[in-house]
Amino acid sequence: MKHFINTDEVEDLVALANEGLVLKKQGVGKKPGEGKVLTCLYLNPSLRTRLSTEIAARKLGMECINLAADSAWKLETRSGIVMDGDAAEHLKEQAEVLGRYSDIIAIRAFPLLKDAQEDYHDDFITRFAKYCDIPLVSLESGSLHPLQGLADLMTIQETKKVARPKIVLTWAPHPRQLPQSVANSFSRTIQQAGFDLTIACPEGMELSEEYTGQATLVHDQEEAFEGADYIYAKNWSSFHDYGRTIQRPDWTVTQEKMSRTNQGRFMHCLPVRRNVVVSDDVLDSEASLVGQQAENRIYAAQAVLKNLLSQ
Ligand SMILES: NCCC[C@H](NC(=O)CCC(=O)O)C(=O)O
Ligand SMILES: NC(=O)OP(=O)(O)O
Repeated sequence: MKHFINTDEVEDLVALANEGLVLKKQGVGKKPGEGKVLTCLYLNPSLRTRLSTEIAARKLGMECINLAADSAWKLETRSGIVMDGDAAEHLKEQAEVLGRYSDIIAIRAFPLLKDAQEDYHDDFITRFAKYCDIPLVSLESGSLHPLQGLADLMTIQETKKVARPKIVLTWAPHPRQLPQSVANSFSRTIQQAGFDLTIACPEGMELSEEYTGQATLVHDQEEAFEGADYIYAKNWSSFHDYGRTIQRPDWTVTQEKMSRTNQGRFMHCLPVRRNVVVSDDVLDSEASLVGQQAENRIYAAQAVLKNLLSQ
């Protein structure tokens, strides 16, 4: 793989997840990143992504530089523009310079949630990739969060009790307008690895068909929970009425709903709004895998960086 922007670029995703799990058990060994630089550019806040990616890079022997976009020059991303406004630098120069300073660049750039075409096919990372010929890693783009998807796949591989568990991705309430990226990546990654997926959401909150693939779509959350081995909760804003949010407090994941599952495990990428997305008792129970998911972000990033370093 040249970049890690979309898990479709990965030839064997299950092998990459297994490589991450081996790194978790056995450590890195000889450091393949000695003398190499990873630059991470953050246009949005982060806790897990920033720390796990830096830890992964350091364990591989790399130097990791984190750059917050608001501490660099204000950037122009459009082509052919007369730059007589606030923006002092063009994406073209920024990409070239970061490319000359680094061996791998990683970028977090959330969608603006105004224009689906722009967020899904012409977002910041896609534009950046045009001007930069070194490997790029997405730390969450306009439409995907592939490192999260990979860590979530590793967490399911580590904990599953049956070969074909029932996996449910459920929409959950949230007070803000959020991207579809985590949900898109979970759906895509899980199905790419050969698992079946059920997606539960209120009517009108269906994800893009580009990412739902063969998933079974249901609008009755409690029906979806019946016999489930995994419940992955996430809020997302509407894809079809792009960026619209709805208030449905009856979709909070509760212990009562979890009791319909097959002693199902609870998953969320974090950060999570307690008693909005999921109730305290579920999050604080043995069923919760959220800490393990966050830990696996280190090994997902290690597997990805190691592969890109070997190109
Ligand atoms: N890193 C994974 C989640 C990032 C982002 N969540 C958020 O922005 C939550 C913010 C809040 O709860 O206010 C999202 O949904 O894509
Ligand atoms: N799960 C995740 O990406 O967390 P952060 O937003 O804190 O990086």
